This record gives sequence, structure tokens and C-alpha cells, in this order.
Amino acid sequence: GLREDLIPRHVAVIMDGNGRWAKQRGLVTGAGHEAGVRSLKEMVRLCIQWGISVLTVFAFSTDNWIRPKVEVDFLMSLFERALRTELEDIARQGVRISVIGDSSKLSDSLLKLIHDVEEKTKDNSNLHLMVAVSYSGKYDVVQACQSIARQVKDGVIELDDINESLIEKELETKRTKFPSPDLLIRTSGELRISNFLLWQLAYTELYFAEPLWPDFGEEEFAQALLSFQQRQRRFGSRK
Ligand SMILES: CC(C)CCOP(=O)(O)OP(=O)(O)O
Ligand SMILES: [Mg+2]
Repeated sequence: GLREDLIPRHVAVIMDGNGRWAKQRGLVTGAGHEAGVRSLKEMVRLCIQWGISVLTVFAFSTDNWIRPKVEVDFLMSLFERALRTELEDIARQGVRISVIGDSSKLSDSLLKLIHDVEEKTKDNSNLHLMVAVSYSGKYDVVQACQSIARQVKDGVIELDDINESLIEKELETKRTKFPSPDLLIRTSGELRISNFLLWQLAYTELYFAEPLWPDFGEEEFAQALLSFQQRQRRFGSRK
């Protein structure tokens, strides 16, 4: 069974397979995304139950903007609907929500809602849920570089001040206690990172699961954690 002392502090999830899940059932893609929201709610409940501190989920990539407009519009309205309907539950569960990603492409109403939810939940300490929307690992590194270059240009820092910890202070994950995921889970059998967190995944244990995201529940999550607990993490050393 799961060992309390070997629970990962930060779990990252690439929630993949919503479209295939809907197709298998002869449903429209949107039904798959709605099932995906239900799956995320269950994952949040389990993270709190098992004492995981940070959960970062890939909800929409900068590369997803090229999907059909009808699907992009549906997903953006689903994010808004989910935030509004779940806000009470999230607050009651003591979940802090942060949204990371390139907000320049999001609607004003979604941006305002995100700001309100982040403000309202900023002191919650049960689980820090970071939702990556219009996010990509390369975007994250670029925005960090731009911020650091601006500080050098403005004379705020010297070139010699640029090091790994300064970059980590500029990445979008700067807002969380444990920025580097201990475990990354990707569902639906795809074996790739797809421009999710990049810098932060340097020593993350990778776990690929066959089930489609809407079918990834308590049993599947427990299996992923069990696999994590059986790994010997060396961080480059010789053991
Ligand atoms: C936007 C993202 C969370 C949706 C993940 O599922 P998906 O639409 O990529 O599903 P498929 O890979 O089955 O098409
Ligand atoms: Mg996919």
C-alpha cells in the first residue's frame, strides 16, 4: 500500500484523452472535456486525502489555440463555468488556485474571474492547484528571460546575478512552495511532454498511463503513486 512518508509533494498532470473518450461513446468532444473536469475534481479530492501539497495540471497549451474555433471557444467557456460552479467547493476544501500561462489571449471576463478566484483562495493551505491555461514550457522560459533582460537593462541586476535560482524566481511556478514536480503523470498512452513545464521537470519521475483522462480515477492514481514510491531517485548521483 501507499506509504505516508513517500507521498510526492508536487504532482503534475497532462490530462490527455478527453476527445478519444467522447469519440468512444459517440459523444461530442465537449462531453469529453466536461468528463475531464469531473476527473480533475476527483484528483483534487484525492490529493487532499493523500496530503499532496501542489497539483499542476495542463488544461490548455499555447499550441491548443490552433484547434477548431468551436472547440477552443467551448474550452474557454468551460474554464469559466468550472471556476464559477466549483468556487464554493474549492474554498470549502481549502484549495488555493493559481492560473499560469500567457494571459494575453484570454477574454477579459475569464481574466477577471481568474483574478477574483486567485485573490479569494490565496491564503488557503490544503492544496495549491496550479492550472496551466494558454501555457507552454517554452513560453515560460521566454517570459522569464524577457523579465531578467529588462532588469539588467534597467540596471536593477548585473549580468553576474543571472543564475539558476534567479531564473526559478521568474518562471511562472515561482508562486508555489515546491516549484519542481516530483511526479509527472500523462494519461491516454501518449509518451511525450508536449511543451508542458520544461525547466521544472529536470529531475521529475515520469509516469505514463494508458487510461484516458476521464477514466483516470482513484485506482489509477494510487497505481501511479505506488510506482513513484518504488523508484530510486538519484538526482544524478551514484547510489
Ligand atoms: C485541452 C486538453 C486538456 C484536452 C486533453 O484531451 P484531448 O482533447 O487532447 O483529447 P484527445 O487527445 O483524445 O484528442
Ligand atoms: Mg490529446
